[in-house]
Amino acid sequence: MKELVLASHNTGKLRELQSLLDGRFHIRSISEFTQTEPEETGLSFIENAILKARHACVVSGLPALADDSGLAVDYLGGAPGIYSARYSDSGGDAGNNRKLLAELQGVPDAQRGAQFICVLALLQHADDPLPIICEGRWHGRILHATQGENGFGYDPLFYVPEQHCSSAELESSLKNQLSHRAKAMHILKQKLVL
Ligand SMILES: O=P(O)(O)OP(=O)(O)OP(=O)(O)OC[C@H]1O[C@@H](n2cnc3c(O)ncnc32)[C@H](O)[C@@H]1O
Ligand SMILES: [Mg+2]
Repeated sequence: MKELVLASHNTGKLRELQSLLDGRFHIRSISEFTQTEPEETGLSFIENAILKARHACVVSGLPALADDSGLAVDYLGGAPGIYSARYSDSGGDAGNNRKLLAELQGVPDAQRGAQFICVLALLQHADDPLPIICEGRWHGRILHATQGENGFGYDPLFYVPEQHCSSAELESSLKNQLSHRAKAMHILKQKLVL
């Protein structure tokens, strides 16, 4: 079976990516090769996803898949976007969620639309001139308080209209059918004819 390095240090993301790949690769973890995370200096999800995958190829000598994702809030002009992980000073999920709630204080539901965005980049090797890039989006809106314990990151604040709950209240199997990451992975599987 083909080996593939998952180039992420986020355990929530890794769990979902692993489940979405459902045994089609021999998955290797980036932490087997390095604890050092590359600086995400890109100005787009695509650039950052490529940069993370390339770094993983360099340290492992294997093909690598990276995920750059984030939350784009309409009222905030698409922020935090590519800076979603680094939104608050603490940079942790709880701090990021607190800051988001503060920025949207008093904003009515009609103006709280948002989307999760996921870009996957697959590189066969460090010099791969043709990375495979796939994108997925998930539309929802930002709640007024956190709800639910599942998932990670901004999930407790992301209301999923079609399910009438937050994405942190979804079973992981349902999130893995609906999410931005699921949509990007679906496209990746088609491109790889998996
Ligand atoms: O870069 P890696 O090592 O993969 O891990 P990271 O957590 O830094 O990942 P990103 O740079 O792509 O930042 C993604 C941010 O968007 C958030 N995010 C992405 N997908 C999410 C999801 O499915 N549910 C909730 N939050 C999500 C996540 O919590 C981070 O704050
Ligand atoms: Mg990151």
